[in-house]
Amino acid sequence: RRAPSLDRPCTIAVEGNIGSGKSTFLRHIEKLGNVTVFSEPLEKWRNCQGHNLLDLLYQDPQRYSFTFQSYVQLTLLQAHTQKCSTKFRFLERSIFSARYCFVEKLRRDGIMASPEYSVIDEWFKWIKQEQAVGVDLFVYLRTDPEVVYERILKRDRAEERKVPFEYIKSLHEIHEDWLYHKRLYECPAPVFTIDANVDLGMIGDEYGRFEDQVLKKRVAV
Ligand SMILES: Cc1cc2cn([C@H]3C[C@H](O)[C@@H](CO)O3)c(=O)nc2[nH]1
Repeated sequence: RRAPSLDRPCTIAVEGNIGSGKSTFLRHIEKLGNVTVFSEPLEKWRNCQGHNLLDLLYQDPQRYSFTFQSYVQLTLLQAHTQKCSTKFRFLERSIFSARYCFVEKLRRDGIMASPEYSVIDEWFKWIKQEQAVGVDLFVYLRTDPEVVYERILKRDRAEERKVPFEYIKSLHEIHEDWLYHKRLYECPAPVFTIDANVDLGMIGDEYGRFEDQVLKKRVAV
């Protein structure tokens, strides 16, 4: 376990399906103080020089998934490399889930064309090699597709109204393969899994387990 060193804060990436409770988890963590939280830059994705790329993605995935994922990769690179003065830094998702979960899914379904996939992958490989995008721990908010699908419908984000259950289910499988079964691509850091199926109001003691076993220990280290 790498202790937080001065050159880069201890970086914890919170991963999970759409609607798995990442923002709720991060709001809870933020209350602890002395941590920096980088939430998903949704507002950037909704307004890139006036274009709502998230809406375009769901309106016409074939045409815009490369555009969207290419901008996601830039905005996450910005988050990973942004200066921060606290010992701990939490990211909502990471450049790794961008490539290994979302881009993977779009490629598998033939939504992203092969030449586009290759260009994104070449960017990803260079960034991983040349930039300080290291993650020291993944927190995997593990859920069932049915549970998160209900939450997505309830949350009712305009752009996500047309997301089919099938999409959520296969994103779930990819997260499982990558972070739980560890049989899809490299998993570049240890994974702390939280059962995020529980009602988000009740998830407190799951967070408590995380704080005891991770945050306190790291402070000790
Ligand atoms: C890293 C990464 C995050 C991310 C989010 N999304 C979508 C899923 C949700 O509908 C919305 C906010 O997470 O953006 C995506 O399509 N590709 C992504 N890649």
